[in-house]
Amino acid sequence: MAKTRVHDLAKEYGMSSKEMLGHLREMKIPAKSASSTLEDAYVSIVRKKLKPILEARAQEIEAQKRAEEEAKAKEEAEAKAKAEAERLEAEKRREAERAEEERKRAAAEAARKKAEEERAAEEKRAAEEAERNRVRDNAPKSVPSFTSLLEQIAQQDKIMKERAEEEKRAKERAKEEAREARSGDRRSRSQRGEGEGDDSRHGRRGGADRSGARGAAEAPSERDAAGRGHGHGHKGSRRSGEGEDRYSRMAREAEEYNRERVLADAREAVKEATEESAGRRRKRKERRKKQQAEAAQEARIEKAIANDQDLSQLDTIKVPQGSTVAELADLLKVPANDIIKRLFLLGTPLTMTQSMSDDLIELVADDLHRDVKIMTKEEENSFSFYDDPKDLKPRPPVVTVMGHVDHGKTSLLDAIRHTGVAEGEAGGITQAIGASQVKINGRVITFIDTPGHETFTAMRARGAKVTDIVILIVAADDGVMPQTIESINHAKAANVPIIVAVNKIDKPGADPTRVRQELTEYGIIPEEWGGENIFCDISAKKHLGIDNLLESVLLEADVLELKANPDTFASGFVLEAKLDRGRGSVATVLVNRGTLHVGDAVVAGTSYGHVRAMLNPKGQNVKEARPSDPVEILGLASVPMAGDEFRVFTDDRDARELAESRALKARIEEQNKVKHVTLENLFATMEDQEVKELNLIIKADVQGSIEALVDSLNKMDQSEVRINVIHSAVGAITETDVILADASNAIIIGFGVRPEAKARAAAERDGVEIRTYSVIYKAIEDIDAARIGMLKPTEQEVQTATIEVRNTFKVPKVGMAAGCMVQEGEVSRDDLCRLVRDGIVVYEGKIASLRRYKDDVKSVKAGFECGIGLENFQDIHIGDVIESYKIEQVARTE
Ligand SMILES: Nc1nc2c(ncn2[C@@H]2O[C@H](COP(=O)(O)OP(=O)(O)OP(=O)(O)O)[C@@H](O)[C@H]2O)c(=O)[nH]1
Repeated sequence: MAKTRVHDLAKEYGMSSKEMLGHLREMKIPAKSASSTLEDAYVSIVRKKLKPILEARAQEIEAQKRAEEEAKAKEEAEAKAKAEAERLEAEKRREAERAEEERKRAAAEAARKKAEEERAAEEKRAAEEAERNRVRDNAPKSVPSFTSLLEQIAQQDKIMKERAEEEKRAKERAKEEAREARSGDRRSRSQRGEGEGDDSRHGRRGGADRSGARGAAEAPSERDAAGRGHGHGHKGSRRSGEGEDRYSRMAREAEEYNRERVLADAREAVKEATEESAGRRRKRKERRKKQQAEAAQEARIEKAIANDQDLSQLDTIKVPQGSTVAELADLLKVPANDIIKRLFLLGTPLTMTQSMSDDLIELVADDLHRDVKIMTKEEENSFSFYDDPKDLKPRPPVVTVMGHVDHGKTSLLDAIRHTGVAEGEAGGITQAIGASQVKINGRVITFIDTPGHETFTAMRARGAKVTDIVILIVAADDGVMPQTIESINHAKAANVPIIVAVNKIDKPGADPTRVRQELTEYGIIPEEWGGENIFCDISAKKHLGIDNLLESVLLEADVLELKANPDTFASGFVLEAKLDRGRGSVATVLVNRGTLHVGDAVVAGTSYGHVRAMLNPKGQNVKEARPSDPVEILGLASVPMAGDEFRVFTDDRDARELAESRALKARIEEQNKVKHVTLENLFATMEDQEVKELNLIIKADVQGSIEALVDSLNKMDQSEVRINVIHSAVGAITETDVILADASNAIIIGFGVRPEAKARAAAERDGVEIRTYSVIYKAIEDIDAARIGMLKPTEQEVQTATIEVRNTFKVPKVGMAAGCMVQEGEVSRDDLCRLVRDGIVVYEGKIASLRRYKDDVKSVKAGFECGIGLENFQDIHIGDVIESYKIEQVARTE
């Protein structure tokens, strides 16, 4: 039976290992440390002795929990009340502010009206004043209003009338005088001489008089002219007076007209300013916003051009998969309520913090007329570049070999690596890095050396599109097998053309035509049969048809017109990465754009560094790598993951910032994941008590081992024990791993790696188990064993003794006791029992006391007499049979 460790027992009792060790010392049970194992017998002693402690602690915990709950409820109620009060207060404040604003607005309006009235009154007053002045001076420069004009005309009229009146009187006086003159001759002659002189004077005057008379006859028009002529008519001659009137009238009219127009314009402007100032402010704001957006867009375009990004995607908003309502609102720059409303209308009401499905994100964005692209985690970390078509140059094709197990993938890659290599050299060829290159007819082909659709699909799932052409290898003696079909599906899903290599044609049972026939069922039809797929018959073992296959690859590549821009900074994908004891982080990368140089600042996933050295597939040091070249790079500070995209940065700071922000994001996600798993566990445990969890942390030397292990784990039966890989990474086991394991009750599996000294100490301290392996199957075997060990044990009743009741007697303080004979087996004081009377069970429970004579004993064997008392049961009869038994837990083997 499995031994129990001190820390497990401590954990079971909710105490620290130290505390448990203290109890063990008290009980004189030998145990040195938290990881010491205890015999079952000791464990049962501990359980017995600690029972009251445990019960007390349980009560304590219960009480504490209750108190905490009460406190929490109280706190919540208080917080609620406080929030409500604050809300009311805020409401009140807002109300008061609104009222104050309203009051201010009304006051401002009143003030404005008053000012306007005052201004109007002032204007009126000023006009009247001006009019009065003009009338007083009788030489006004302008006539401000029609009323004053009428008044003026009336006044002029009056003046003219008075003047006409006076002239009339003067004429009559003159006539009188003439009459008087005609009456005396002498006086009349002498008076004529004077009269002539006078006449010459009067002649002018007479002229004036005549015109004055005519003026009187033409009074209305002259009056009019005089009136409008600002009363200048009385000065100088009548003609010049008339001229002055017309010009001044014209000037006045022009002045008046201009004044009116200026006033009207001003009034219009004031009106517009008061009525539409808000609108204009809005317009101005909008204009400013538009300008800002344009400037931002320009900056983005400039940055995109500097980084060779694809400009066509600039307007698309990138939304991480699983974004919450609040996050989406933030990205789309709309109020979250807008989204919540739309979701409600779509019949899927969500809260701010709930995450949205891809469909929902797209629906909502569409509704808001926004263009979004949902980014998977991998895509988020990827870059999109733009290349001018004129910069593109042909590049070698990148090929992956796929096929069913044992159909010859490895043999084919081997055969290909030996192509074009001189006989003597052949044996010396080693696979230096995770990819190889061959030259045929002066052209290069790149092969990815980790064959199989698993790698292909894993890379593709991470967004790494590295393969241009797939070679599907099918053994001619075996035909289409399950993994052949899987490979076809994966290649088709990735939209990569397939060339079929029919292998093992050297074998006697080989039937290449049958392979062609079978493949037609899956849409793979030979060119010679009118289809699109090239078929090549080969023997990987005998190196037959390999050149032809490679030439076909080049032919297919020509059709694909594979091109890339080599004259820019490099980017591509990580094919494989590992931690090398001597060289540190080593990553095999495939350049798919630009040229990678030694010394370049590179970011790959969350790793960052300068390329210290580069090795080509032959293991030679190189200074640069061009599109479709695979190289091993040294110099990254940490180990990236297979499938990570890498790129070179011209600015070192940019590179470091990106790597750091990605690492931070990854750490946050990791933490959330752990929390998530724990919550899920809790939920699952609550919902279904049958489910148990086995949490694992996997650390390995290469990513491939992690994937293989996880793959095998996924294939295990997890219906009763769920296996959670809560964290996996390439690298040594660190203290952080131990802390994580402790927090999540996990076991650490190291594959090809060892724990650091600090990690070992932490594991010892916290009782975390670290298991290290060098072969995968051993790790899988152990995990499987742990899984079975964790299965809920089956309970089994094991009968310990059959006892006959021969007598009954009363014992003080105990009650009714039975004088018995043990007939079979051995009864223990701890056993459970049932009392059987005439074949019927009348009692089932515990033994309360077991005695021989007057002594309490632990057990009594068959053939001996004993006294037995039953817990809470007195009705014992002579002839009853007591069956004692134990419940044993039996570990399942499956
Ligand atoms: N006769 C003959 N045998 C071959 C040929 N190609 C491969 N084999 C043999 O087939 C077996 C499997 O070949 P591998 O190259 O290991 O096949 P694989 O597809 O890589 O196998 P896995 O890595 O297990 O998926 C080996 O024993 C090879 O020697 C061939 O052209 N002719």
